[in-house]
Amino acid sequence: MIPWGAVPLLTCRDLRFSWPRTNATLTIRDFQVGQGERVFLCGPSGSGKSTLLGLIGGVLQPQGGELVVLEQSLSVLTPARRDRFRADFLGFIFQQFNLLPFLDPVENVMLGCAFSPLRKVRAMASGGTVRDEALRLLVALGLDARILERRGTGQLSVGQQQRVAAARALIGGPDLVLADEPTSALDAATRDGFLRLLLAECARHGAGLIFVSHDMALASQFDRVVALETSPSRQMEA
Ligand SMILES: Nc1ncnc2c1ncn2[C@@H]1O[C@H](COP(=O)(O)OP(=O)(O)OP(=O)(O)O)[C@@H](O)[C@H]1O
Repeated sequence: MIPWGAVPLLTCRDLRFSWPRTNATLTIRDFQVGQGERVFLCGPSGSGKSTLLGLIGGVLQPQGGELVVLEQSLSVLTPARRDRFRADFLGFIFQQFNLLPFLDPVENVMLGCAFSPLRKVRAMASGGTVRDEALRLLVALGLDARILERRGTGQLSVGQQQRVAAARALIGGPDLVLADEPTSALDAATRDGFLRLLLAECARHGAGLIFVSHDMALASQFDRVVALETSPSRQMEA
């Protein structure tokens, strides 16, 4: 049951995915996320957490089942429309950040709007200009002005790069943020500060959040914990 409003943000039913040349199948029988809901997704290494985020993000195509985001079935979209849908409504924070090291932090954050006029409009509604909103987010996520003036994002520490990656995912108020182990490289104090700010920014926009982590110390800060399991037959189930 979804206590977060009549229309679920995300519905996965009988979702099936196998990587080529492997006998492991990810099976998601019934997984829903409500609008604005914060879900902590955990499970053993190899249980399929990153794969599930790839499916929800439309980067991977399931071999069966139903995947609906904001009442839109992803399987009926052409690849180009799926890319557009992702750019408009989803924000990704990748494990490896995927930042462009030769751009400065503000330019990296602005990239979050580069493929979506809708996100640009939303960013301007919040910040005045896309650049101002990028700056606001970076400051809200705890980066100070001296760091922002440095040229290459590649010169930043891991924790600082993580904040830039989060700001890029959040700019333009995506409806669903997908975060793949974003705190795994951070020390405990930096991790706690980062999570507090990430949750606050998601709440500010009413964004739902699926946060993948092995760190169960963080689980209590979420509305719900979902664990993927790896059974002896290498079926991965939610
Ligand atoms: N590109 C790929 N090609 C083939 N198999 C893959 C690929 N990526 C992942 N897999 C396989 O899919 C299964 C699930 O991997 P996935 O990365 O989704 O797990 P995970 O739960 O996110 O793991 P971790 O916690 O270690 O990040 C594993 O058996 C993995 O070997």
